[in-house]
Amino acid sequence: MTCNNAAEAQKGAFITFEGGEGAGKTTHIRFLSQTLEAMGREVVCLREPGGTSIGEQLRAVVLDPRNDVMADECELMIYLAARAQLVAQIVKPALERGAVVLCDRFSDSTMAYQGFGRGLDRDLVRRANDFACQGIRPDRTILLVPPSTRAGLARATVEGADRLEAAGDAFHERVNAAFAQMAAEEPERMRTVRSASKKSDTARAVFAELVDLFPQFEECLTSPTFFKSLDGAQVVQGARSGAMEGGARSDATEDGARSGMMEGGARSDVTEDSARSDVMEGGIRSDATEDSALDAALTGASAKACDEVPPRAGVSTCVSKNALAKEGDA
Ligand SMILES: Nc1ncnc2c1ncn2[C@@H]1O[C@H](COP(=O)(O)OP(=O)(O)O)[C@@H](O)[C@H]1O
Ligand SMILES: Cc1cn([C@H]2C[C@H](O)[C@@H](COP(=O)(O)OP(=O)(O)O)O2)c(=O)[nH]c1=O
Repeated sequence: MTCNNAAEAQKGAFITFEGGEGAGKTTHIRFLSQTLEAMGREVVCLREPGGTSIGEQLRAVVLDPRNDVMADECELMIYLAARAQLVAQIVKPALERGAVVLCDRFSDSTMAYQGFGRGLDRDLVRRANDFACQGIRPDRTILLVPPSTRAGLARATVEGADRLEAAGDAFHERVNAAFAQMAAEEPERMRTVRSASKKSDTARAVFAELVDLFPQFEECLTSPTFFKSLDGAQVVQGARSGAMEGGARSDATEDGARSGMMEGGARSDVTEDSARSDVMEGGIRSDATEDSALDAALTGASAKACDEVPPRAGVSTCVSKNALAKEGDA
């Protein structure tokens, strides 16, 4: 299999992943980012809320189960504040550089969770979202749909629930129904992919929804083996979710543990590990092994995409080498 590694001027692309709890967003963002990097693209992986130092601090507050008195209006403002910072500090500059920005949740989550889930005025949510996004809109949004709301929640809460995960089945049913409605209203941008089947099938469907933006994916899609190794990549929830506090996940810990999105969206293997331990709150993590296993499996899959791996030096990665979006780079 061949692929085009030419270092030509690239147009930036902003791809967001949306969906209810445990839909598989983290898994598929990681696979996609490694593939794009192997093809020579600069990739910046982000998650919301978070991705900047300010955003990660806001995340810790909004997801902390101890903040159970938080008003819905306050919750909305925190998500929007984190987004405004992320867009200004990381997303805009990265797109201007020509990077592919992959974001785990964005404005659709605010409409689904705070608009439909909490029942806040949806027109106000839309306008406030537009303000926070500063004119930036996703080029494509992948809506990942878990087998059922309950199954997704079960996947996501193996180690306990953060404040949003603990909002109840009815809340999460509303959220998932909202995502489906929003995808139906905007089918060109928002593409629905079910994550009920094998991860390889889900990944293939994700790539199929992006092939018009990344024509190189045509070769992945016609390969009988490209996606297969993903099925061997197990995400060990316990290893990823970090320290527990009385059955509830510490979101600060979970932040560092799961996404590996460093402050400013940048990370390296070394800083990532220290970042993970920095955010620990009384727990010992063992996700390094699990993450390496996942990375190895995914890298194997990505490597098959291109005869000319590894990617050219200097190409950043959200998984291990992203040296781009350090604090203040904007
Ligand atoms: N088809 C699938 N695609 C992605 N993840 C899946 C799939 N089937 C099962 N899973 C599992 O679902 C769990 C949640 O995945 P994750 O990527 O963390 O979701 P999210 O980031 O949306 O919460 C993981 O344990 C993952 O292994
Ligand atoms: C971005 C965003 C997230 N959320 C919620 C969804 C999640 O429950 C939580 C983010 O936590 P996270 O653990 O990242 O969830 P997931 O792994 O399922 O993506 O915040 C909102 O309610 N509004 C928003 O605007």
